[in-house]
Amino acid sequence: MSIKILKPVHRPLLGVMEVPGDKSISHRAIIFGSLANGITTVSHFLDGEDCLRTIAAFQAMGVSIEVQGHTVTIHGQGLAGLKEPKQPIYLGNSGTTARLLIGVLAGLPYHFTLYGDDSLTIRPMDRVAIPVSEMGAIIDGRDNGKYLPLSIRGGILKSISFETPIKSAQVKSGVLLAGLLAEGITEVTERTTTRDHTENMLLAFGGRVTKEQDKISIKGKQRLEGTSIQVPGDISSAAFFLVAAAISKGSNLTINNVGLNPTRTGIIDVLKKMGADITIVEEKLIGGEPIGSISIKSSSLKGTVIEGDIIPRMIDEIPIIALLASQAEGETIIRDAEELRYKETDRIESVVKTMQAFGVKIEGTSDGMIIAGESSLQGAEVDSYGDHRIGMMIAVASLIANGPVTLENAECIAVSYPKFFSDLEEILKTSS
Ligand SMILES: O=C(O)C1=C[C@@H](OP(=O)(O)O)[C@@H](O)[C@H](O)C1
Ligand SMILES: C=C(OP(=O)(O)O)C(=O)O
Repeated sequence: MSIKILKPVHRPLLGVMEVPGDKSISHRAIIFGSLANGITTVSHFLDGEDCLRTIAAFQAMGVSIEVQGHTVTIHGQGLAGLKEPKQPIYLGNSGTTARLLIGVLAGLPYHFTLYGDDSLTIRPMDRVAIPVSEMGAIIDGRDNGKYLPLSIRGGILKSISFETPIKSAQVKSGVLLAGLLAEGITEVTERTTTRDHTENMLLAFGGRVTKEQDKISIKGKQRLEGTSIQVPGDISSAAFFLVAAAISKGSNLTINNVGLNPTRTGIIDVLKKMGADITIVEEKLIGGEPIGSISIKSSSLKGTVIEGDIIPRMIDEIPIIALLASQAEGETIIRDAEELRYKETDRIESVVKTMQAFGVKIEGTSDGMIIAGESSLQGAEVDSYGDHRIGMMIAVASLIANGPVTLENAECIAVSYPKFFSDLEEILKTSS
């Protein structure tokens, strides 16, 4: 366990930076590159622990994957290149690896065992296991197949028409991936739009997927061709710096090469609604993904209500938005975010406990939280609870706290942002 003592700096964030590659897109690049025929090159790949787990999973199935810094080369041989792994596959902390992999493995004629760390072991897997079992896979696991460890006997799948009851891109993607390996046309209907990187990337690999209103259709048994993928910077990682700049007086920060996919930009909408001084410049479209720069200056902020369809567009940003809200004028209410309870931690509980330790008046509700604004943050001894997003939120809070902050379990930040502390130090140097 690593403990970090974080001293308040009370300094502006100044200058220009980039953030590491998008986690969701990095996972999918490995998955599609492994299913495709021919070589796939992935640049600006996120070398976070979660994405490395996805690489290891496909390597365990015999796919040749080379990692050189942030460039990954996958020697895809189509489905024929995937073999039965000799050992159980370890998924670490990664919900995305687990849920997407269940969809793929369901369509392969082998037996698999999946397991994860303590956090992943208590996150629900039946949300994907149930629909892909309906398609023909045989899946069992702890507590009647709800949780890891999971055993999967994959094979011939039939298509399905599935309306997802959960606002989850992982569920949608898991079923679409099973649909890619199935006979016939699989349809997934989602009432609330979630991130669409699976759909975009399928097109980039030469596949076909269509969307009509809220129904996504995919034809099974398509042949995918290897390609080059340039991963945009992760807006979910950028969010920590955007909020740090918004709440640190005198800041003027630009983040270049960030993914601006509209299914992910809820954080920008929230910042704008709260009065942040923020400018977005969209520059290019790569692999169906818009990329651009975000500039932000500190400004006065006001509380707001965040609810409804915006929630999946910023689900991973809610911990850092809670901190933002604590610095705004007036109350902020977050609703419709019950999915927070199924993340690396129950993020309603972990955000509330953490903010309370800093002296913020905050109350958890069944599907969100109510945060009082204009809070001055006191120094505190806090724990990430092994949740990377809570760990980074604590680090940002420490910048403006009135005393030192002790962060326990800081190492989990490497799940999505291994260089977080050095990037933060670098951007603070300019103002020292
Ligand atoms: O599909 C993805 O890459 C992700 C979807 C989201 O999860 P849910 O689909 O469970 O909401 C998000 O929280 C996670 O970090 C990444
Ligand atoms: C919820 C997250 O990831 P995952 O579901 O892949 O563990 C996250 O990165 O905040």
